[in-house]
Amino acid sequence: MTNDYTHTMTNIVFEVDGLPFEREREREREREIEFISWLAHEFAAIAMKTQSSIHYLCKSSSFLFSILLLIISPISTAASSHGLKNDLFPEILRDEAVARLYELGKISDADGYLERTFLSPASIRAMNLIRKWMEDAGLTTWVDGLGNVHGRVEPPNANKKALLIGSHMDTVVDAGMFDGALGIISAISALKVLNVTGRLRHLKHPVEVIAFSDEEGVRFQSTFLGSAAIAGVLPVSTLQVPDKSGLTVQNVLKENSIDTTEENLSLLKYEPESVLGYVEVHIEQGPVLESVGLPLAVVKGIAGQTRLKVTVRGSQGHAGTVPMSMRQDPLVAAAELIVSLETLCKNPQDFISNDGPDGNCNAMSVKSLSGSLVCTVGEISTWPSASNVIPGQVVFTVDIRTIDDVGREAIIYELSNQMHSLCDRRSVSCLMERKHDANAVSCDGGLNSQLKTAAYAALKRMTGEDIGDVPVLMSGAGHDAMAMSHLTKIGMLFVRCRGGISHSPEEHVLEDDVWAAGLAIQAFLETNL
Ligand SMILES: NC(=O)NC(NC(N)=O)C(=O)[O-]
Ligand SMILES: [Mn+2]
Ligand SMILES: [Mn+2]
Repeated sequence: MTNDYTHTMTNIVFEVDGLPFEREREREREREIEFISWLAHEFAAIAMKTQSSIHYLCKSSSFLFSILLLIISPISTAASSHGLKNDLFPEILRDEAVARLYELGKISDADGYLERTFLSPASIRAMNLIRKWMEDAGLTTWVDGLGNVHGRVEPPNANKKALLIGSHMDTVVDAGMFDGALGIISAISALKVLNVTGRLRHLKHPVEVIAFSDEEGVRFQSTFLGSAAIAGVLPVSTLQVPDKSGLTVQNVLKENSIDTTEENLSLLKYEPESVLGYVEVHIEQGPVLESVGLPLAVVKGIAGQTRLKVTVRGSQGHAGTVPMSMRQDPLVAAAELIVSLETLCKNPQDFISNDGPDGNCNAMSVKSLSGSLVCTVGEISTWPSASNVIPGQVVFTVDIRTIDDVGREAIIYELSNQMHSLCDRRSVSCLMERKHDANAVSCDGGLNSQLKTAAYAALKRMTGEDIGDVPVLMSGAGHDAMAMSHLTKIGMLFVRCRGGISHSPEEHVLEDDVWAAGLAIQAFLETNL
């Protein structure tokens, strides 16, 4: 029985269920035993191999050797009775993967919180580390013209169509360490397991892990820079988009010895016939998996999104001498507009008619809007930003998401109408610019059923029992998979995260869920053997 949770789009924070965290403490105890047992096995192996030289070196070695075995054997018996599941590779898919998540999570441009934006100094350090991990897994690596890090295995006699697996290495500001990173690290770890077990070269298709350079769009506000370039849908004009310091995308690439131009940008595009499909592992960034007590889900589709930049200009003046009735205050106008945006997005049905003029919506769109529309003002800045000056200008961002693209356009149309009438009434000028648009996308049913089967298999191997379900969820968060859907079919695997919290240092994934994600990707890759 498959439960369909696609109606769920909101991030209600659920009380954290203590049970999984109890299991984490149990795992801590198990890991101690595993470590002692590993140590014991290592001692035993060394002792066996060097028994003769031990014998020679310290005459009474048999006495010493038997003391050693007396110490080792009960520990190793206890450990093996603990059912050490060596064929589940916890050392690689859990312990090393978790250690790498923490290591990468410390690479930041900021002191005290995690921030890693497009080709920043921290991003360069992260790129080098990810490349090292890819090579440790037996992959051939390179960095492309948009700063994406690639790791590829080209098995002999393999089919030409490659399976792409990826996620992003950039972060938001004050980010969690799992958003993006988990998808990169679990893919590398799964390939490392195939490598250490000698199966990497027997894959039927080439497999390429891609760590994308910019999914969050924090530095340039346009997102999916890396994945859109590979999918061949990055407008060349993006190279000239400036960041807050005035540096363009092209300048930043050039600063890092990457010479990407309008002329050679198209060389980054992959040909559809060279790609089998794209798969992404990502934290859910929502509360559903935790609320149903399951670690993994597949993704049915990803909500569409638009990012706007709104500039409101008024009459800058002295806070002490301009009468209230004579002010043209852009900050108060912006505040009223932001509250109107919230009212519109909480009750779209009150504003969007089924048969309106341009931007009209059918009843389906209005219904889907009410269930999935979310709007956010995440950034606001004023000029000159002094306490005794009536601002001259205010700039703020608007992030609008819904599963219905027609509905999203209708909301933008309504917001624009409201903005212009409000600004006329307040005698301020308003400008709305579109910085980013991505239509809603559906994941491929075939890829998703393979991911679902792999997730079942992984969880059954981990727990030894049939788990209840691998749910099907909609994603309110955007992903590089949206851009990659222009190139090939896409599939996504979601991993439970504590409280559904993301874009926050409180973001957390259980170690066993990291392990489950790696095992699921390994099982998925093994269908390609
Ligand atoms: N997985 C994400 O956090 N993606 C974020 N980035 C984009 N581009 O959607 C977002 O804001 O949802
Ligand atoms: Mn994110
Ligand atoms: Mn993400």
